[in-house]
Amino acid sequence: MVAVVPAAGRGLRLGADTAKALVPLRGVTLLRRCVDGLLDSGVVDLVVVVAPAELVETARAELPPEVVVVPGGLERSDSVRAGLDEAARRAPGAEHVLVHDAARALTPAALVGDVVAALRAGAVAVVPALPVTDTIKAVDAAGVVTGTPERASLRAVQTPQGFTVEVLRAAHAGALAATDDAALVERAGSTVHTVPGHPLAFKITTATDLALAAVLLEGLA
Ligand SMILES: Nc1ccn([C@@H]2O[C@H](COP(=O)(O)OP(=O)(O)OP(=O)(O)O)[C@@H](O)[C@H]2O)c(=O)n1
Ligand SMILES: C[C@](O)(CO)[C@H](O)COP(=O)(O)O
Repeated sequence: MVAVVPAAGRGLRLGADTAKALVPLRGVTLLRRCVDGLLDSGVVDLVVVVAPAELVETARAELPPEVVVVPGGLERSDSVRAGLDEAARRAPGAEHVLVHDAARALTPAALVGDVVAALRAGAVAVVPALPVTDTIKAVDAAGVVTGTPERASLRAVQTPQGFTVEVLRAAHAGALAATDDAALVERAGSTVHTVPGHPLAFKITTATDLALAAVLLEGLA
């Protein structure tokens, strides 16, 4: 199983002085934690990390030698495409691929196994998903509420997201930028299945998230 790790974002909402993937969390970078989670799952054979172009060597030095690091692009989908191209070169016969945000650094290895199991059971696209616990409002440009979607059918999706290589590459071919791979696959007409997500797979986006992750790690130790 091949995993592509988009890690080329700037982390503007976090506001650290380096790219978010290379920010340390209790002494270990988010990127290293994410890659260790994938390798610890026991179901991933090849990891392709997509890093900011000027930080490829820095990222490489952070990671086990068997992990491949390539430069990313301006948008997340550009980075995913760069990772998929490299994965195709390294593992031309691979049937499935995982895409996993470096920013989801505390993702339990068991969740990786759950996504892979769903792929092996025949799904062409799988996302971990959690029920939404807040009421969600739709608003207009002025911030005025225009509707309240019924919560029971809403899910917050996470990564790793799993796909057949064929379906994900076709969805990315010529697609507009999208932050979510599964959204591209949906638009291309394929069925996306869910498996239960995990609270620890949350995305570290803001300084509050990073502080929360540090506290959670202490609790888990
Ligand atoms: N051009 C990009 C943008 C994002 N990502 C990656 O996609 C994942 C999810 O993105 P997000 O958490 O939104 O990261 P950033 O784009 O870095 O955040 P921000 O929008 O705050 O700058 C991250 O692991 C990020 O490194 C990427 O590889 N290439
Ligand atoms: C792929 C993703 O992590 C699923 O939740 C998410 O769409 C990436 O988020 P971003 O913050 O919009 O880049």
